[in-house]
Amino acid sequence: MSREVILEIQNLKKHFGGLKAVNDVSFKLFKGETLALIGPNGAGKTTLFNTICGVYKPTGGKVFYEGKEIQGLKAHEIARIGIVRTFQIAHPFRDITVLDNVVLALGLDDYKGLSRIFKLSHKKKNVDRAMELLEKVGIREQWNKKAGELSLGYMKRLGIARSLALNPGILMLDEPCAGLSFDATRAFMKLIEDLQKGGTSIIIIEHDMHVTMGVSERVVVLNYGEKIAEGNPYEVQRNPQVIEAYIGKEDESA
Ligand SMILES: Nc1ncnc2c1ncn2[C@@H]1O[C@H](COP(=O)(O)OP(=O)(O)OP(=O)(O)O)[C@@H](O)[C@H]1O
Repeated sequence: MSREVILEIQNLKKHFGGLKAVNDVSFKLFKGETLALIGPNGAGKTTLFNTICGVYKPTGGKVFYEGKEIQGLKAHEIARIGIVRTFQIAHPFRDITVLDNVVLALGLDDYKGLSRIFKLSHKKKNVDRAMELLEKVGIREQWNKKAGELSLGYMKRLGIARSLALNPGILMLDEPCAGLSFDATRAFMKLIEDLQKGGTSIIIIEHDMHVTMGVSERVVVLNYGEKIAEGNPYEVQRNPQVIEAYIGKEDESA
């Protein structure tokens, strides 16, 4: 059975002057799949994320979301159509409650300009939905705490709840486990698995190989802006070009 493609990247390029930060990268993301983007430092992962999300205008190439060309759209337009990067709204408002942070994000879902965004609407429908999302990410009990009082792990969960409030077709996670303890990382991996079971399509950048290999179905490897490998985690880990790319980088920094 062929799987439905939700995102297709075709020969995407982002150059900064002479620096080819992303060069001719192509890959597909299937509906409900978790795809990891890995590569040594400076490989172009963040630039690729930013180019997909509309933070950067591509130098060339195409991005199709559900079959429609979206390259060149602005970041908020891309978020609105369903590609949500946690980082874009992950920084919660620290002085308001966890619940209010999610209620605010629910307001973003029917984006109608800035005046609407900052209007908290405690309609029962919104509160119920916000509580549901907090439950989903495992921080329901913290609903009445100020966001600024949360641990880093819980703060990241709040970021996911706020992203989910936008009903994303694709969730883009940029190093979600960075800075988390061993236990919090394990718990976060479980959360990603739960999202997968719920059918969320995910692209993840993560330096922790244990996380990458544990949660992703497929891996795309970048090096110097180019895709050097793509496959399941088992194949990619054993790919000589991938091993070389990582070892080569270690040598450079030695
Ligand atoms: N705004 C920018 N202007 C100029 N060069 C940039 C810009 N952003 C990134 N670069 C360069 O593009 C290349 C790719 O950087 P990028 O941050 O995308 O890599 P990365 O794989 O995310 O790295 P890391 O794992 O260290 O976060 C690097 O050489 C970087 O210095």
